[in-house]
Amino acid sequence: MTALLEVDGISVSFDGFRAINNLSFSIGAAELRAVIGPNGAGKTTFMDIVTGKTRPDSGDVKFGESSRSLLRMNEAQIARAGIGRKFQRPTVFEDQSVAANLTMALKAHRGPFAVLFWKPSAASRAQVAELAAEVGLAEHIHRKAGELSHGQKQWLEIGMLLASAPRLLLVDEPAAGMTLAEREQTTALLVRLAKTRAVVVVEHDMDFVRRLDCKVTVLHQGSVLAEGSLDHVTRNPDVIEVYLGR
Ligand SMILES: Nc1ncnc2c1ncn2[C@@H]1O[C@H](COP(=O)(O)OP(=O)(O)OP(=O)(O)O)[C@@H](O)[C@H]1O
Repeated sequence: MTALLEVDGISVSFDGFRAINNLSFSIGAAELRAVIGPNGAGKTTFMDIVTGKTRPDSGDVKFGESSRSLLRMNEAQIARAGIGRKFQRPTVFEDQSVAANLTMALKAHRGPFAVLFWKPSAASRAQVAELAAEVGLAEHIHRKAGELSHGQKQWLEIGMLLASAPRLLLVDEPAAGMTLAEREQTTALLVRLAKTRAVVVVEHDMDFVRRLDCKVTVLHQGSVLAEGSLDHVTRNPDVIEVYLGR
């Protein structure tokens, strides 16, 4: 499997505290990966580094076939290069319809001039319908985003991210606050999305991670403690000690 993202020996300290400590791992081009670890393990900092929000003190992060270093790019350039990030809380425009939210995301992807000269076309309407269908909101396309359930809002935001056709999607605790049925649909959505792109899910909920049925990377003190199937990592005595046995 060729790597799409390669994190190569990165470290970062905040006021002398090493939040990320010589962290290395890679993600394949069409792979679903769960990243777990106790509080303070470095999961958020890892995502901040990949998206350009935080600069590591050392190491490199390479992306794509040509192994471009993300460290020479700013946040906007990294997003344009194909990395999308879904934060924990949904940030959709509540007063706007599902279709309008998705349309805005498509416009934003096309850049400032597209926003100025945008005219709704049959092609863009078809694209919006396709995005809505992809995230399971086809029947809700004309509803206001504010009327959607928490889970549906999360899916809408994923749809908005998909408008910019990311090759890597970083998703922070998608299951938080969802009903069981929503969790099941979210699992199916993430599994489906990872067939054609890389999806990295940071998650605390072990039941949810089990349902994802994918390779798991366990972080601890800013490094990889264990990697493999959930069964494999949860049998690891180090993992049991630092994380699961607490
Ligand atoms: N900007 C910052 N300034 C100072 N310390 C920071 C900063 N960002 C993160 N840290 C520290 O770095 C460590 C790693 O934090 P991080 O948020 O990446 O962990 P996490 O695995 O995402 O934890 P959680 O599961 O609680 O979200 C923590 O000890 C945190 O307090």
